[in-house]
Amino acid sequence: MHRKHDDLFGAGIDTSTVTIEWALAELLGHPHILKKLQDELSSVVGSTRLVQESDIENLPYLRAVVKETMRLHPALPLLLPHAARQQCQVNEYDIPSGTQVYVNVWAIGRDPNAWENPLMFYPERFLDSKMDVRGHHFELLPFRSGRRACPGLALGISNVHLMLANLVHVFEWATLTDST
Ligand code: HEM
Repeated sequence: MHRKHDDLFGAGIDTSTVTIEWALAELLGHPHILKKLQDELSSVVGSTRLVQESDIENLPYLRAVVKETMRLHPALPLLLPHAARQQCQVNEYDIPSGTQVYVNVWAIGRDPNAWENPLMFYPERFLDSKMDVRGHHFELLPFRSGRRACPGLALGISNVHLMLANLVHVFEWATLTDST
């Protein structure tokens, strides 16, 4: 039982914190995006309270910032390794039974065939798009897809939304070089 708890905490905490850290790093590197997010939070949440889970559905720019972070900086860039249970073919590649297989979602998130200006941090690309991170869109698979997708997806994504929103809403953020 302890082992299971360790696995759950390990799987849930590191993945969420690393995603929030990358989001903050990107926001600090793109002050106009940080400002746009702060403006959304001010207008939807106001200045007298913390962000609540029920606010998230009214914060499309926040959700777009999180998707864009997960596209460029997936917490598990190669997902977890799996083994082919039987011999199969993927495109022109023969995969023998027992082969250990990785999915490089880091590279997929930066593939110029799938994304316009792939290296640009540009949350707006998700504003008029139905693309989500739940495994239906193979260009964006931070939680994998199908039967072995992350079982903590719903908790993970709401943790990231809520913590990032409150960190941005409550604190002033600046880099060390900003203050020198
Ligand atoms: C931003 C947050 C999270 C991200 C990006 C994430 C991503 C992933 C990914 C990519 C996998 C591997 C799927 C595979 O390749 O087989 C995985 C597995 C897993 N995740 Fe998450 N996860 C997050 C949060 C959580 C949370 C909050 C929990 C639990 C409370 C959790 C529990 C697990 C467990 C138990 C597995 C292993 C499932 C298995 O053995 O098939 N994750 N996660």
